[in-house]
Amino acid sequence: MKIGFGCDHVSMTLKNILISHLESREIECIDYGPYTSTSKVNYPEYGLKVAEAIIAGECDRGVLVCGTGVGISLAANKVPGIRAVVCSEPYTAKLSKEHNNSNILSMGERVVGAELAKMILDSWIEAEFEGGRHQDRVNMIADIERKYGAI
Ligand SMILES: O=C(CO)[C@H](O)[C@H](O)[C@H](O)COP(=O)(O)O
Repeated sequence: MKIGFGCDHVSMTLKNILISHLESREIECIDYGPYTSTSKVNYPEYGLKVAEAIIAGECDRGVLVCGTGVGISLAANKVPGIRAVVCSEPYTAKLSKEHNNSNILSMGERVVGAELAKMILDSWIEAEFEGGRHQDRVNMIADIERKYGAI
């Protein structure tokens, strides 16, 4: 499994901790930036980079971090086919994969501590989409994208 990472200028510390955590589990990570937190960046740019990398098949899933996890996930969710979820605890992260087939996990560096963030990430990485009735509902989300000409 290959995981793409993105963040903004307030959340590089957590992004780097999460990359190291997955790499210690021998999971391949691609960092889409930013690579320095010395100047301010705009979170939509990095949400978009990771979202497009998933759609292009460069990575299987994405992890985004900003101050709250909200802005960067909102940006990623504008890309058709992306289902980005903001999570602050492991239960929602797990269910978001099992039931909603989330393909981006987003967290807030100003919201969750590093150890909790690692637990949230692990529960999401280990979860698998259950398909069946859940696939029907995920298809309905794609129908909404189709209705508004996004796909
Ligand atoms: O959480 C975020 C967006 O939902 C962002 O990380 C920050 O809150 C915000 O954009 C930080 O920007 P600032 O110019 O450093 O205040």
